[in-house]
Amino acid sequence: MIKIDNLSKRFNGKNGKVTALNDINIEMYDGDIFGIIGMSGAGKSTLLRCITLLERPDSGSIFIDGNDILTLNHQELRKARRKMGVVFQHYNLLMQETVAKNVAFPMEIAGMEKSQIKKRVQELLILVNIDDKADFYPTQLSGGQRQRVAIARALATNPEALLCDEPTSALDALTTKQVLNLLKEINKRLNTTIIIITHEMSAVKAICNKVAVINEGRFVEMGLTKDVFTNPSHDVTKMLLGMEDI
Ligand SMILES: Nc1ncnc2c1ncn2[C@@H]1O[C@H](COP(=O)(O)OP(=O)(O)OP(=O)(O)O)[C@@H](O)[C@H]1O
Repeated sequence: MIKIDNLSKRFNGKNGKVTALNDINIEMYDGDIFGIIGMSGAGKSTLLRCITLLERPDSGSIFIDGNDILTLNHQELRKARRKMGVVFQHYNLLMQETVAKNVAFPMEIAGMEKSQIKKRVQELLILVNIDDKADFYPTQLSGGQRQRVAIARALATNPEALLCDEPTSALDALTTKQVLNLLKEINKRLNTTIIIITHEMSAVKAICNKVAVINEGRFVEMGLTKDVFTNPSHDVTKMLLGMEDI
């Protein structure tokens, strides 16, 4: 379970301080597929970067299975990071390395044994249905195939949560559907909590059981996707759903 309490983050902008996150509170349970939606600049990426500890918040707590990851020392932090897999819009693969090597990479960093890595790479490539391309390089793959590799890599250390930043925004409609189906399948089979930041409402509708709407660094609406989407209460949600003009 991921629980965030009173999280705030400010940046030094050109014209003074920018509040990117303002007293964020949320609980995400094991097995949830949580969509985080909001207009451009609302704070979505900053939130994800704080959860993955790529960004240090100014205040607040992020509990993963009861432990506040913001209070961990360097070594504990490295371990905690392995509990979270991250999937990016542009895949972020090592272009000079094969598919198998890309997936093996986080396990090598974690110091796993070579034979174990080889076995796990094979399992993961089968899971994401790209085992026939183990020796290919990313440049030889389509966008959807690259994202499958990125998902396999993100799952390498058996994370409890998969955090996806616009995972399908660079893909066409059919490939988007396939990648979303894969994420849903992973969630079902491994009970991995999935957090998806997206501007694609159709993606949220397709796989997220819950959704939170962020605006100017604050959550303005949150709940079951079916409830929020059928009966949105905040103007921003209505705007995002195309019910109101911007
Ligand atoms: N490193 C930074 N320095 C200064 N300001 C920043 C920095 N990162 C983010 N911000 C500001 O924080 C606010 C939230 O940005 P963030 O990238 O989290 O929004 P977002 O919802 O992900 O937007 P988008 O959908 O356009 O990617 C914005 O006003 C942004 O300009």
